[in-house]
Amino acid sequence: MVAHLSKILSNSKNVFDFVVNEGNGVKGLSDMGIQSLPVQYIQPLEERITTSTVITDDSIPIIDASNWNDPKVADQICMAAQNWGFFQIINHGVPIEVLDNIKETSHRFFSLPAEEKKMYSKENSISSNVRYGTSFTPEAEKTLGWRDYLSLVHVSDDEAAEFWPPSCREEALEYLKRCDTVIRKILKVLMGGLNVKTIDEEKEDLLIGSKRINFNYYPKCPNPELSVGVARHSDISTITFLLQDDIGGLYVKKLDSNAWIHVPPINGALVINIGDALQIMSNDKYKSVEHRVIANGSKNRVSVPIFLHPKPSSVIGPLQEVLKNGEKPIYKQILYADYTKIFFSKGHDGKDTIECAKI
Ligand SMILES: COc1cc(/C=C/C(=O)SCCNC(=O)CCNC(=O)[C@H](O)C(C)(C)COP(=O)(O)OP(=O)(O)OC[C@H]2O[C@@H](n3cnc4c(N)ncnc43)[C@H](O)[C@@H]2OP(=O)(O)O)ccc1O
Ligand SMILES: O=C(O)CCC(=O)C(=O)O
Ligand SMILES: [Fe+2]
Repeated sequence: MVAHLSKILSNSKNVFDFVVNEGNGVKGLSDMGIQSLPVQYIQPLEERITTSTVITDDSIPIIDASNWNDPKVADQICMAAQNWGFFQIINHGVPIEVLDNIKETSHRFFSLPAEEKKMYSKENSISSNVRYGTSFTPEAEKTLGWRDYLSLVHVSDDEAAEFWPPSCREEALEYLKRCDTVIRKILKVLMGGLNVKTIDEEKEDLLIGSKRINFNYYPKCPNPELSVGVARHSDISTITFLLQDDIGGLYVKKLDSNAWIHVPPINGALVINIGDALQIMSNDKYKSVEHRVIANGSKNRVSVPIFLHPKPSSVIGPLQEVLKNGEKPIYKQILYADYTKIFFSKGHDGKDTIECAKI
């Protein structure tokens, strides 16, 4: 094992082959007991998180949704979307056992042998809606991220039954179903804040026309302070509905500052954030905020985001309802498939993708 690890670490190509091409992921390195971070994972100084860039005297809002009929809940959600782009929601109605079950499912998938996980890699997967991989876009990135992932696009339950990995497909489908009600409630509230009274079929295609569930795995990392799990980015979704475990490591950028704030794990809570698509539709009223993840030095972390998106064939831009008071549009109309393509063709680079949609 030690000799094998030394051989892998002896040059850059061997590390890339082992982690990316052979499908071992960073979990493979971590499981072999790697003691120091390979050079490909060392972030430039300006990308590292330090005590001087993290503030501890502020936090993203925590919203109690016990009573959805209370107008204060809607107010808090809309204010959080405007001022933070992120919030945590508690008493949302998704039972704790459902949350625990999907975290367990994630651990189960990543515990599979590399040969089994590799069946779902970009090169081997028989469906483009199923992808196992590592980092974000390894071939395009200067520095790699300390994260492995399984990404599943939901087209239909039948398609999922055919192509999703058997070790997690039923659980993932069940989880998507159990989250649907709260996702719709949050979107209804957010639309209310933009003067959109009803979510008709056309709006539904714009807001939740496409769904993706990801399983992220951040194995214990030898030098977390030098690396990132997921680099600085904003999501391209309308909203993201994220479950994290109890390890911590998600940091959110405070609006109009260079300060980063930790999102503390709260048992039973879900983290909701606004993505670029909704920032564009709201003409900047709601904010899609940069965030990143730092892996842990002693524990394996999992997270399970559900990304809600416009249909790829949707054309997105500031909504009529937002502009009808004479407000000037900040963004042009753009085909969402084109927006997605730009995002997935490069490494994470903060909020750069949204710039291409500006007038
Ligand atoms: C943050 O907000 C998000 C995030 C997410 C998802 C987060 C994830 O981390 S999921 C994993 C993401 N990584 C990938 O999917 C890897 C994609 N890139 C690559 O594989 C390569 O490294 C590449 C060199 C960057 C591109 O390779 P290339 O051979 O040139 O092209 P293909 O990979 O064959 O792509 C063909 C085609 O599909 C488009 N495309 C690629 N990946 C995706 C994708 N994951 N989703 C949608 N479309 C994708 C690609 O642009 C090409 O388009 P064509 O029209 O030219 O065929 C989710 C949601 C959020 O809000
Ligand atoms: O793991 C997390 O907490 C967040 C992951 C994330 O930002 C993403 O997958 O887009
Ligand atoms: Fe994200």
